[in-house]
Formats: sequence, C-alpha cells, structure tokens
Amino acid sequence: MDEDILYHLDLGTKTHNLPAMFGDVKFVCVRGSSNRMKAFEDMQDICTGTDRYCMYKTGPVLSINHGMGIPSISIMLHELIKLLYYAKCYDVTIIRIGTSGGIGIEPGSIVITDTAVDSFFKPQFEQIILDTVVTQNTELDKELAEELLKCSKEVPDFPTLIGHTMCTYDFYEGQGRLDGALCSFSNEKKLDYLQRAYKTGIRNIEMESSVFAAMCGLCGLKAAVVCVTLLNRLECDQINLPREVLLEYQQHPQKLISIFIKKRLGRYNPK
Ligand SMILES: O=P(O)(O)O[C@H]1O[C@H](CO)[C@@H](O)[C@H]1O
Ligand SMILES: O=c1cc[nH]c(=O)[nH]1
Repeated sequence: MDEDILYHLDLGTKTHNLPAMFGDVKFVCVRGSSNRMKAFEDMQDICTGTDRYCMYKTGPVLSINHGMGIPSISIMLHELIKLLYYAKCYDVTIIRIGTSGGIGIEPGSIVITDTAVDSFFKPQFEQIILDTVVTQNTELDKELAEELLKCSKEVPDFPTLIGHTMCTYDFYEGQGRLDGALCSFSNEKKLDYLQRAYKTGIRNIEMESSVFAAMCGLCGLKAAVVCVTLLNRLECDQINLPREVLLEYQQHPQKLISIFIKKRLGRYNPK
C-alpha cells in the first residue's frame, strides 16, 4: 500500500515517522483497561486522536490497552503488528498482563499460560475468514514462559505457576457463572465443567489469550500471557474482594514483568 492508516490507533505511515517513533521497541505490554495503564505510566498517550486504545512508550517498552474480548484485542493486534513492521522493530517480546478467574488455585496467584484453550478444552482458536472456519494454533513460547517462571522466584510473596488458560467469548454463562442475567444450568453442572477443566490442566479463565497466542504465533512474535487470578471459580462466581485488594492483586503480574524486563535489559538490582 502507498499509505497505511492504522485507524483505531490514529497513526499512519504517511502522517507519522513510525521508525523514529517506535524503532527501538523491544517489549510490548498489552493490558485490558486504559485506566489500569494510566496508574502505571505517568506519560503522554500516543493515540490521542482516538478513544479506542491508549498507548504509552518508555524507552524500549511500549504499553497499549486492548479492551475486553477477542474482537477488541484482535483489531488492536492487527494494527500493532503492522506498526512494529513499519517501524522495522526486531526481537520484540509481547506480553499480555491481565486478570482472570482461577480454577483450584489461591486468588492472587499468577498463571503463566503455556497454551490457550477454547471452551471445549481444545488448544486452538477458530477464526472465521470469509465463510470458512480456520483453526489456528494457540501454543505460547515455552522458553519465554520458563524464563518468566524463573523471574517469579524474585517475588516470593505470591504463587506463580505455568498452566493452560481457557479463553471464552463471555464472562458470565460462557465462563460457567450462575450470577449473570441469564443462567441455563445448575451449580452441579457448573462444578462438573470446571472440575473437568482443572483435570485437563486449565488453571485460569479469561477472554483474550487464544487470539493473542494465535496471531502472535503466526506473525513470529515471542509472546506470553501472564494473568493474576481474582477468585477461585470452584468456590464462587462474584469478584467480591475489597477494591484495594484487587488493585494490589493487579500489581502482581506487573511486578513480575518489570523484573523480567529489567533482567533482560541488564538493569535488575535485587534489594
Ligand atoms: O486482563 P483483563 O483486561 O482484566 O481481562 C480480563 O477481564 C475481563 C473481564 O472482566 C476480560 O477481558 C478478561 O480477559
Ligand atoms: O473470572 C474472571 C475474572 C477476570 N476475568 C475473567 O475473564 N474472568
């Protein structure tokens, strides 16, 4: 294309010097909410002309939010991956830092995803392209997951483990919750489903990991998904922790990723 307009990021190849703005990026951190990002970055939003996504850059670290669910993160990833290409970035590591519902593990734990699975516990993402269902691979980078697990030893305050992550299209019935506006199954059915999920190695549930793993894999980006669990779904459906505890939990994966990045940059000084 003579010109490519990254519409949802309010950036473009003719209007912005993408290599000058982003050429040094080595780490991309993606998170759901823009407010959560603001809490961490005292920086100017790069995507000022749109309220779809917010983007911040600190040296080689780019942070961008992706909203909720597969369609939202997928649109962001298309434009972000093109941006990295136009900016001539190389050796980029991309990490989704998120929240999730845990299965059979202590709330506040971190799950590093090895493979994202669908609601049938299958390690795949079904993308509909034209009128065809295309099945894509959802395995994440094993070496990166192990490196992150090693970094977690520096933050012993919260348990960290590697496990499968189930990615759903819905927060309520789609995650086996009984507390939505609609509920068409019993508590017994719910528990049976979640226990079967646990037995296959699933340790948490969220809503973006499958398309994230599939797209990053297809585009050759080393990718990881690191999510804190806000509750144990075998015990409850509602997220009823006090706000300050939730905010503290949300910092767990953030702390781990900041140690990982500092180590990679040779700037980590354990106290
Ligand atoms: O990691 P965050 O953005 O919190 O996302 C998780 O929380 C949202 C639901 O509350 C879903 O988008 C799920 O993936
Ligand atoms: O239970 C949960 C918590 C956070 N995000 C989800 O998708 N599910």
